[in-house]
Amino acid sequence: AQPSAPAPISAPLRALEFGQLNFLHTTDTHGWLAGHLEEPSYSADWGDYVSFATRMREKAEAQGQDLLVIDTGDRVEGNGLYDSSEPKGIFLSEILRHQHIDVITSGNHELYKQNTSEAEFLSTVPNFRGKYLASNIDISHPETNELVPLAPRFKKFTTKKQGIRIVAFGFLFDFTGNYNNTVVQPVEKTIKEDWFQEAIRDKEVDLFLVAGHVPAHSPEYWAIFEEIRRIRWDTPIQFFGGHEHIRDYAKYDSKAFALASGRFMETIGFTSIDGLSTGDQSSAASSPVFKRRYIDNNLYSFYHHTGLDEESFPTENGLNVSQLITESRSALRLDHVHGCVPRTLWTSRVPYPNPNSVFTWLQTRVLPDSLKDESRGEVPSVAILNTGAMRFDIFKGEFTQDTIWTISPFTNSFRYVKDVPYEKVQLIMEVLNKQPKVLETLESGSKLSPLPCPENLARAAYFTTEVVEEDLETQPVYNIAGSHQAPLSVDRLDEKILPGYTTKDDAGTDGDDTVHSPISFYEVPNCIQALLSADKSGVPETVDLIYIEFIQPHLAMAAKFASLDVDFFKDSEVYMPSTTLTDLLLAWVKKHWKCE
Ligand SMILES: O=c1ccn([C@@H]2O[C@H](COP(=O)(O)O)[C@@H](O)[C@H]2O)c(=O)[nH]1
Repeated sequence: AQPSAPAPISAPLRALEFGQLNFLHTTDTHGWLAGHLEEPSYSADWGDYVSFATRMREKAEAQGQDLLVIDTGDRVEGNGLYDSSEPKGIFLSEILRHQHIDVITSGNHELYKQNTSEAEFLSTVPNFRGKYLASNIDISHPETNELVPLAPRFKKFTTKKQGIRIVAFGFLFDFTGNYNNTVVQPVEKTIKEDWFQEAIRDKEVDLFLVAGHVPAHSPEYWAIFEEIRRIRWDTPIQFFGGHEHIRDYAKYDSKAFALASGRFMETIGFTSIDGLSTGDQSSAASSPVFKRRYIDNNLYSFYHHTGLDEESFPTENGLNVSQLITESRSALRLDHVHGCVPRTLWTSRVPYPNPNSVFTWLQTRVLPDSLKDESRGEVPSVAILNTGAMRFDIFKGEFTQDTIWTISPFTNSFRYVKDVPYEKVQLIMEVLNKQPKVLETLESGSKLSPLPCPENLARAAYFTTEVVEEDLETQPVYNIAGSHQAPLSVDRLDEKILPGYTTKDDAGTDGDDTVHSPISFYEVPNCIQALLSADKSGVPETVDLIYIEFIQPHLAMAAKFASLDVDFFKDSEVYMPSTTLTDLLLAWVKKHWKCE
């Protein structure tokens, strides 16, 4: 772990059940390879994970079993270790490559910008040659401009110990927000292509492995499942997914399951399968048995599951990677303090509006204090921001160079349209805050990206509907002061149960390795608005409508519903040139949250 990381807190743990074939899985790490430096539950770093994967492989192989390591994308954007360097990602790419990954795929974040996808093509794909799969992504070659596959479409391989024959694919969900140097072909179309049809007709296969940046429960995975089942009615299928930032497990049939392993290096997913046929030996079991666990990313869990300790657990490679992370953080000055946060602000752990909500803070303080374009003088305005623009909670204490990227990694700036009737703005807000279905599909047929953060959409079934009184005073219960002294060696069931993930999935409620008490999640709106007006006494007739540029296509659609005759693409102008939301936030923190 990183030198400043809090030690994990001992907790009751559920065991991992190994099988013939075992997997470790990460997804949506978004640059958090240093782990969480303020949360003991997730304080292990990528170096610890390198050691963990090695020790788990040694353990499996000593039992004659196999272990494979999977990553399903969105490795970039969301942490200083990625976003703070120039060019972005040069440190991260060097750290990432030290993990032995067997199958790796791209997420949507690898494709938002031209330089990100080109870095993927020129660095990550070669660093993981033979492992990186891109079943439905092409890229315009940076030198020849020719459209080529980002990586091989699929691969076939045989596991080392058991001789399990695997055909593996690497998909991305039907993403349409990519820059125009890449092409993401819809999954439903890709699976009709000859190469896919041939691959699933291969009779010498014991397992289909579908890795992808695709939600575990999704139409895309359902389509792949049905297509394979049309040809291979009982070959086991293991899916690995992501994108929704949640822990999830989906049962497609008794021989096909999908695991999603959360976000931001909070979770290492584990699955195992027993009862597979191996090579030409058919299995004695009538049906394979699939198991799953969501491991909290900390050393207490890692030691427990490997049966090792502080002395015997780390590998030389793992320690070197941790050291490389420390050096990279130091070169990027990620511990540099910009201000001191007076109290914790939450994205979804408190209801909105609330004094402890990030969105209330933005609405009442940051946007009114910061959005001012000198060229517009005292003209009243309304600013609209999508809640998905804020990615993480802000913990009480030091606000560092790392914090700014964890909360606001996107490089969007602001645009505005003059003289919009205030009542139309309110209608637009109503439309924007309706369920996503209203604004899902453009006339062109392409889909709009959701406005809230992905976990907010995916957790809809688990929202806390009645306000829990304690949440109004919520403090960061999992970064408890004094946790550094918590004993590591104890493993008793009467230990204090700490708040954390309590996942419900298709296999039940026993998936989390660590037994936690539940945390509340409250629904937040798709967008918030702030009225910026010198005259606080009444509502203005017309306003400048200022908005974060990410929501421009959504606004264009909403304007039609609100019968507002504005072409947002043609009639809008840049507001506060060269200023991003990240710049505004940082300037506000420096000015208002000075350390005593
Ligand atoms: O420029 C941007 C890009 C994305 N968002 C928000 O993020 C989600 C997508 O998040 P994933 O990590 O890919 O799941 C998108 O739906 C937006 O809510 C943004 O606000 N600005």
